[in-house]
Amino acid sequence: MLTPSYLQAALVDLDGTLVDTMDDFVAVLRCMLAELPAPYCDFAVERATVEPLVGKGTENLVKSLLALVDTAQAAIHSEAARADGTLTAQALESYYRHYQRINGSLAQVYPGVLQGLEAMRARGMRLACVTNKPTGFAKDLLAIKGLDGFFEITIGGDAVARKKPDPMALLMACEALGTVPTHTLMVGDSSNDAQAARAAGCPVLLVSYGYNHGHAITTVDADAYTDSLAEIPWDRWPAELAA
Ligand SMILES: O=C(O)COP(=O)(O)O
Ligand SMILES: [Mg+2]
Repeated sequence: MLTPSYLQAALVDLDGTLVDTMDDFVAVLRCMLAELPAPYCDFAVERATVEPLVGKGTENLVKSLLALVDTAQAAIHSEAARADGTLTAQALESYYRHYQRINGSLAQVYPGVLQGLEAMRARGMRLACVTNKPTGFAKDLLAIKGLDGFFEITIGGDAVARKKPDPMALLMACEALGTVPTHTLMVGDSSNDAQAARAAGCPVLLVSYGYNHGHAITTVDADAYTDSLAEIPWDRWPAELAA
């Protein structure tokens, strides 16, 4: 049986795991689209529009939304709009500018997060935040929400050559913490986190309340699932992980 003492550290994802940032994303993307020419400025963005697009970093989010507008246009007009490099660069500049301003103002720490982090700390686990969000925004958000004190290091999507689902950021965090991947738990909300953990050799726990590109979390291969970080099922880990 895997006992809590077996785990030396946890790498914790940010968006969809610690903080519900969806309303920040929606607000920022609305401001961004408003600054772009038609048809982009006329496109209505809702939570349901954005949820499947979050998790693979900022560039992917912005480009995916522009592509969504292009596809919607193609369905209406024979001559579809096409977001070119100039428009994408303009959109990204606008996105970063508005994110800096809005970051954290509409986001909410999920229930159970504080208790979960406190429990991990009480078990002597070292903690790192490993997110695809840009490092600066991630650090600011953790500080705004009073969570920064839990983490020894924060590694964002811009700190690595390849973001999650690549294992690079997780391996970098393990090295920084001085822990081995097999004794370092990845806690996340999406297939990116699970795939990165598997590739790094980390055990993985997934939360059910996050984004996961709009799919149910139990469709993703993981070692355990939980509805709350306050209820981490320490006693239900697969025995083979303790080998
Ligand atoms: O794509 C994002 O910015 C969110 O990334 P995260 O879920 O890895 O925190
Ligand atoms: Mg996430």
